[in-house]
Amino acid sequence: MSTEIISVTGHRRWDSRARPTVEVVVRTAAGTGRALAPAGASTGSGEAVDLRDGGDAFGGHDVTRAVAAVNGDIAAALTGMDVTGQAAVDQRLEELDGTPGFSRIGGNAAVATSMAVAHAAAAARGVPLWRHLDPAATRLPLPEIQVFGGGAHAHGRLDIQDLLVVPLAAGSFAQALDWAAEIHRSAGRWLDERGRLAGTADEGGWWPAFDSNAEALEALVAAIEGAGLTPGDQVGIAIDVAATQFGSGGTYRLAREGREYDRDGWGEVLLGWLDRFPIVSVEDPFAEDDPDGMALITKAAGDRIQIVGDDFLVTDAERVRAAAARRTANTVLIKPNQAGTLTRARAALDAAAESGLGAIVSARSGETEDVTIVHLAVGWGSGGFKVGSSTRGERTAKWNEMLRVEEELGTAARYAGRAGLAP
Ligand SMILES: C=C(OP(=O)(O)O)C(=O)O
Ligand SMILES: [Mg+2]
Repeated sequence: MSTEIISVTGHRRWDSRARPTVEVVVRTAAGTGRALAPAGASTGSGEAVDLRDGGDAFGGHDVTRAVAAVNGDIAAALTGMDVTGQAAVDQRLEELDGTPGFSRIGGNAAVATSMAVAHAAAAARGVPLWRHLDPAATRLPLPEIQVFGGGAHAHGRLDIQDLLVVPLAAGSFAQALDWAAEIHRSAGRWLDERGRLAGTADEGGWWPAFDSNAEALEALVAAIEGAGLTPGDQVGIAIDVAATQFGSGGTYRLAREGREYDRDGWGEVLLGWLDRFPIVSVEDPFAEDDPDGMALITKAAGDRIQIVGDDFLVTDAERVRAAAARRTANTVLIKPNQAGTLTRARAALDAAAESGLGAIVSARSGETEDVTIVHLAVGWGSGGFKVGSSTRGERTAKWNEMLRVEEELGTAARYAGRAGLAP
């Protein structure tokens, strides 16, 4: 049966922050694909730009223009193309848009279309997307799972944005999730007993009333121990500092702690945490405009822990190559909607592999039930997978899909564990 595109339709749906988002359905005679665009809150300035309506509806976050772009220009340009030619489809999207960041047709419209095309190709072959991407894939990535949310995901209640656990010594992805869920529960108890539980943050981690970032790290260690696990040996800590949110021009202003640091001073704070806590991964420790800061910490600690570029690298192959050359990170976070198409996201991941950098496929803070990133992490063989916590369905959608992949692989499944970490 034919894998030529018969129709591309755009639809207005909802994301986990109660904002409209774009769903795209791509139909061929051989199979149909469907995907939803996620959305970030702490975005890097180099990301593909979502097309939003402006005006008052949902604070200017409505997507009727992006949906119209799918039903109009995108459908006209892609109808008749072959869904098995992902690169050609993505190239057509780039040509149609004509801007570096998809500002005309919308990064949200572009990424949902690109992902839906991949799903349609997999459906046409009658295999799950991960198997379509790599029939020989057997590795399940090492997850980092949020326990406390802060920064832009919890109204600045904590300066740093994510505190996550990394189940290094679990025997399978299923056991990694068991551990993460126990730690999450234990952390909730810890907060509750101290009157510090303020709710749930955007990615399902607790929204805590901490007085300082170090206190949050102490609480996470206590929560790991409270779950009967050993911090460091069994479970490491990852943090996403998301420093672009509170730093620029080499100055870092921590509103919660009421302190200000220059680049070197902030570096000392971070290196002090690395000495005190079993941290195995630090994301965006310095702001996106501060490659000197990123170089400073990569030099000091990049041979023993992951230094991850998110806002700093925005899933861009050129930036990944530059980071490798300058040693400003040793790992790239891969978010397809930062790139705008799967081909561009894949190019960033390939650039990382060619330059000896690690890669972590990541969810966004605004998510849906879409599970494409699970399939990308397995089918593209990323070492890591960053995902939110067990209290929210758009996050457990990813947990449960990864469990389905692990079960389908059966005895062939290999959980990456500590080997999923760079370096
Ligand atoms: C997932 C993240 O948050 P957002 O989607 O808001 O960028 C992140 O910063 O890594
Ligand atoms: Mg980040």
